[in-house]
Amino acid sequence: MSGPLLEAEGLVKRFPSGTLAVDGVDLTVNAGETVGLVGESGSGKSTTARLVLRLLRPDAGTVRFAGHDLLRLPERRMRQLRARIQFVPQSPRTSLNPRLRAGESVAFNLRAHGLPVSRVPELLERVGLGAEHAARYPAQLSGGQAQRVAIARALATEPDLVVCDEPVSALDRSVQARVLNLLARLQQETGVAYLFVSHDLAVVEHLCDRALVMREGRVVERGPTRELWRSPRHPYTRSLLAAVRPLTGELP
Ligand SMILES: Nc1ncnc2c1ncn2[C@@H]1O[C@H](COP(=O)(O)OP(=O)(O)OP(=O)(O)O)[C@@H](O)[C@H]1O
Repeated sequence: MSGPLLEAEGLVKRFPSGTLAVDGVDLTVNAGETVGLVGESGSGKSTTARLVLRLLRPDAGTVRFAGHDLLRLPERRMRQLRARIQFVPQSPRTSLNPRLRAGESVAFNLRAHGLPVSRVPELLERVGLGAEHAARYPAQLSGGQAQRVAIARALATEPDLVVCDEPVSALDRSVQARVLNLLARLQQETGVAYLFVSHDLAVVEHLCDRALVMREGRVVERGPTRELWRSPRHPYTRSLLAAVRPLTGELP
């Protein structure tokens, strides 16, 4: 495959309420890299993530994934491709089915893509969970454990890209660092790419190769994370950086 893994161009989304949530966003994610999408609440990050996942239809723009025009792909082909683009949402409490035990949630995704459910214990083990966790319902897990289940579920299909929408923002600061370490380790092991949505610049700095800064539906600045952080050009990026809260715990 040549070119980026994910390539979105000119994405526009206006909600029926009239809100122009995304206003001409271009973004690329290459195989194996982590791209951060940062900005304040309401800047259009989640909407952009949902557009590239084809959970929402844009009013304009294109999304290409692994050479496929995602927005024109028939539903049946899209279902197959979904194994290669997975999603880790913000709150594991609401994203995991409350009636499925942890192991069943992972099995559900394996089954949906015709993969053997015998892999469940190994997948849970890879995210640091044992047999005792597999039998628990989401309500019986800590926030960090539940997010690990959501990560195991996403990685079950051996995706090329995982879109993570604020995957640690609902967790305590010390638990955040452990989950970020886990995501970084899994990337080293599998070569998966992440599109990582976060309002938290400290988190993005530690995890992302490149970052895009969004404001009011537009990308106002983009570049390698280190450079952006060292010499932000846009006043908005500077103001976001001035408000950074340091992470605690051992980081990747
Ligand atoms: N389903 C929807 N219907 C109407 N407006 C929406 C919908 N989803 C998002 N919006 C609006 O679109 C804008 C962008 O929202 P979005 O959730 O993409 O921003 P965000 O940067 O991800 O913010 P947050 O971090 O708070 O989730 C906001 O003004 C929001 O109120």
